Amino acid sequence: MPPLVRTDSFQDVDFTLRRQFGKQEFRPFQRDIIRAALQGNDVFVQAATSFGKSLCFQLPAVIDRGITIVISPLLSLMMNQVEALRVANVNARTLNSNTSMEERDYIYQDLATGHPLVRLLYVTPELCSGEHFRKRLQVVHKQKELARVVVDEAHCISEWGHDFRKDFKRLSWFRDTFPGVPIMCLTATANDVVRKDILSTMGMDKTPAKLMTFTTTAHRSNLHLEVRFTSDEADDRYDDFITWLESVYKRRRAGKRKAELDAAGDRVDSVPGIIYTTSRDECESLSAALRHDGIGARPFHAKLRQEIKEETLARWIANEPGYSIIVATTAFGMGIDKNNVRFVVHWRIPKSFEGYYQEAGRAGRDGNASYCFLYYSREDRDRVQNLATRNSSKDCTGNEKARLDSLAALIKYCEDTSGCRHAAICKYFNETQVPECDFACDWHKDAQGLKKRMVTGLATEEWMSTQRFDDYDGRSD
Ligand SMILES: Nc1ncnc2c1ncn2[C@@H]1O[C@H](COP(=O)(O)OP(=O)(O)OP(=O)(O)O)[C@@H](O)[C@H]1O
Repeated sequence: MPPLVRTDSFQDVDFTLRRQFGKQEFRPFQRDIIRAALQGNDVFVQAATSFGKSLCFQLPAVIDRGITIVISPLLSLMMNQVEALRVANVNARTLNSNTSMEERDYIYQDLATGHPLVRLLYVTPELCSGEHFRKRLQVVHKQKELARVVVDEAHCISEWGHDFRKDFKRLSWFRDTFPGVPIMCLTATANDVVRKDILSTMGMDKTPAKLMTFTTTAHRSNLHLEVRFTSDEADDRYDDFITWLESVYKRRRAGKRKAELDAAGDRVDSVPGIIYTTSRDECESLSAALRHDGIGARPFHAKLRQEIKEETLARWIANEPGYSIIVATTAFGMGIDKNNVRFVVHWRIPKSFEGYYQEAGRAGRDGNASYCFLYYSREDRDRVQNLATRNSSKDCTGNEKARLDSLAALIKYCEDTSGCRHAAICKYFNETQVPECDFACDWHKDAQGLKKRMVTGLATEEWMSTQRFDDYDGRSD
């Protein structure tokens, strides 16, 4: 099957950007990535959280003939993007376990025509393994209407990427079945191993001449990164957090700032944020404690009913009173595009470096200064390490080893008081350039104070060696 004949529409991209997406100009690299895609190349994009990766496949999908299949790991992410595209008048749909019968019939009929009206179809990797869906795509491809296959949050493809699901590996079917159809993979967090794994699974490494790679730094200069030290014995994270939040309210109440917030229709005592916890119980209890103290906080975890989750998300995105802070397990966040999240707090150390930075990256998507705290205790460290080791088999597989290494790197990051946090993150992602940090981390703000806080805040290793910490609640979804 010859490849699609593409429209010669490079000159249209600016017009489409303004008319369809309501944006004035491209951000750096977006135009190059879009051009590479429209030329029919395979494209690999690795760029920081909030870079604007979605536009890089959404805009070509609107311009190109045919349908673009977007494979995405999370339902909330798909719903978020489809909603935004619909507002922009783009015929975007999603097929997943929550799709109604009526919508499902519409989509399958649309595909069966071979000339679908849907421009972007968001699906899960599990759906892509199904025979029914595959047959319909073959019909579309016969008519030369399969424009592109996109994998968003592509690190999930990789066994080394920490979100691995078996059906991601089966995505190799696309290249095997439709060798001429271009593929685009996008991620914010991939090191060399993960990148190679993505390219080989998707068969993009078979035709290197057709592959264009765009890699930008993972650095987010507007994130203020801090590790806050605590211990089981002197657990002060709740008071510490409340004190910090009140100091933010106080600043917002002061003179000019209040007038600015009033003018923007923003409430002084409402600062949108996310707190990540590691268990559903803590998610519930912490949000209840905050509400009891008059702070609009809501829990978000996998065991909540779908309607409750949708309502919570919608009201939080709309900045409604009582919905300032989401207290979530890791089920929340990836791909959620709320641009004024002013803080992300990790209540306990997460399970991987990638997870930590993905989640922290939900803050400050509008480019304004935002705060990312990680509360770190050695007791939590031992709990999460025990759990990770317990979950690994005796002859640790490559994937399990990668997880343990990633956790070890995060622990090292927390306990390292000898350098810039941003530099440590870029180094973890194999970047050679040291990023500029304008007092945007605890080390740059006060290196001596940081060292002192670590010594006084953490339980000593000597004390730790006399204790056992294995009651970590790993139910994190
Ligand atoms: N050229 C542009 N001009 C203005 N806003 C833009 C532009 N491109 C993207 N945006 C906005 O930037 C925000 C972030 O974009 P997007 O959700 O695509 O980020 P991302 O790179 O996928 O990040 P993540 O990996 O964190 O999901 C969105 O609100 C989007 O509308």
